[in-house]
Amino acid sequence: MLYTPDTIAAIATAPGRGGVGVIRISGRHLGDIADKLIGKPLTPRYAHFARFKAADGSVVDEGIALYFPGPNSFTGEDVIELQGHGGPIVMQMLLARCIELGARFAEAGEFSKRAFLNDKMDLAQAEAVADLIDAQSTAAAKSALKSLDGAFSREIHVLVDELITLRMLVEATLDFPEEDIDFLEAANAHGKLLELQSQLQRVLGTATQGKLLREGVHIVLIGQPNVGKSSLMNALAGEEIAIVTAIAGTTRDTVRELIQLDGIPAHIIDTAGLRTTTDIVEKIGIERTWAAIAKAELALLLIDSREGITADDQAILDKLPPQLPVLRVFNKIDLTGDVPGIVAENEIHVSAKAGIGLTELRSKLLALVGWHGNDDSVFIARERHLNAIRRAQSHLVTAETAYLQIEIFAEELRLAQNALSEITGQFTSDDLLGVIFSRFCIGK
Ligand SMILES: Nc1nc2c(c(=O)[nH]1)N(C=O)[C@@H](CNc1ccc(C(=O)N[C@@H](CCC(=O)O)C(=O)O)cc1)CN2
Ligand SMILES: Nc1nc2c(ncn2[C@@H]2O[C@H](COP(=O)(O)OP(=O)(O)OP(=O)(O)O)[C@@H](O)[C@H]2O)c(=O)[nH]1
Repeated sequence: MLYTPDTIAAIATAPGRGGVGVIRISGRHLGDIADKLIGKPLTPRYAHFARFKAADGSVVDEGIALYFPGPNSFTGEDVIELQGHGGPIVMQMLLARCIELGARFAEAGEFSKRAFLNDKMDLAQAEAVADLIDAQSTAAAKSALKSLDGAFSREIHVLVDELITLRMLVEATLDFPEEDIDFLEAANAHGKLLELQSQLQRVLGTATQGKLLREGVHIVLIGQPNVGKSSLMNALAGEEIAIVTAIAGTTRDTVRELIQLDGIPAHIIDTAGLRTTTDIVEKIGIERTWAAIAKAELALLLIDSREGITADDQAILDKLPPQLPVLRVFNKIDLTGDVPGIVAENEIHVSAKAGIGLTELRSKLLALVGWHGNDDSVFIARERHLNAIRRAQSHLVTAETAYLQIEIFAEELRLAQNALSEITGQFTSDDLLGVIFSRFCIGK
């Protein structure tokens, strides 16, 4: 084992009151702690009813104790779990007793980090544990489970193996420079490179879907006062979140709501209507609207169907960031009798109040954010993973252009392999590991 750790302990269950609370302890030799805490040796993987003892022999709590000797445990080290009564004070007392017996407070993500360092799981799997806990929809949880089960890692392993095969071929030719090109041609190195590129593209596609499931999208509702932004927000959310009145300028601050679109967490942001105003509160609201626009991945510009796109709407459109996709939503068609649904590439007719055209709107939103539908094959992924795949892709592009300069070709293949290996953590710096695990919760 590369890693010689001290003993760590943490409350593994959520803070607050619960029927049962769990404390997890992980380290190398937990026999001593078990003796002092429970007063008897623990049979591996056996549920013991036990009284957890304080130093003076009094009882801190009673509960169930489990012992998983390393390496057959979650962390790969010896693990003891204490299942006590799930009150915050009892849990704190029990944890304090573990600390008194020589454990220290675990840092965020430290159990998972140890599982990674002890080869119980790779980095993508450890991240999937955190993503499973943080999942905001059933679809996100299911795809986190896929990654946890190794679906993503296996894809990466296949690609890395193929890269290694290609590298061996290319590096072999470095030893026989006279025959190099012919040799590579005969071995179809170029064809293999193209094949790798198309596989990378496919994995990037799936990972992009996984990132959408994990991180969701930010959709901002903008437009003139009184066009129905708050009504649309409420209609999408299925409840009255934002205040709706006939008074222009009702929404003065940004209002956020998390809704599900086919399992994609969508943060819908209702904003103050954009107009010139002297009202100081409304002015601040409008500034916040622009700040929300800057962070959004998609904007819905609401328009009153009776008026169509006005000069004021055009002025808003002109000020939007050029790369931001904008869907023009013509609202209040119950008053005009316009046909509901998509009318042009970036235009849709709805009535927020009457609930017309909303199904079409939801599908359109999903298409605009790049969601291809949940076919159960999507594994959870993060920006870190997409970034690694893109870097691997760009090394393969350089490799392809440098095909006849074999040293460069070989080097680019090596760099592509390293980039992919960052995903599973076979090639990852300690700093990066620190950043990744520190974002986990305590006790995980
Ligand atoms: N009580 C408890 N429940 C829990 C966890 C835990 O740590 N403790 N988990 C924490 O996330 C999750 C389950 N994950 C786990 C993963 C591996 C092992 C484990 O003991 N693995 C051994 C033995 C495997 C086997 O018997 O097949 C090993 O990998 O060698 C335990 C829990 C969810 N439920
Ligand atoms: N007939 C009809 N009325 C609507 C529709 N959508 C919204 N309204 C009405 O239009 C008025 C303004 O709606 P809001 O949702 O508050 O509009 P807003 O754009 O959020 O307004 P501000 O808060 O001023 O920015 C309310 O009286 C709504 O009931 C619709 O589809 N049809």
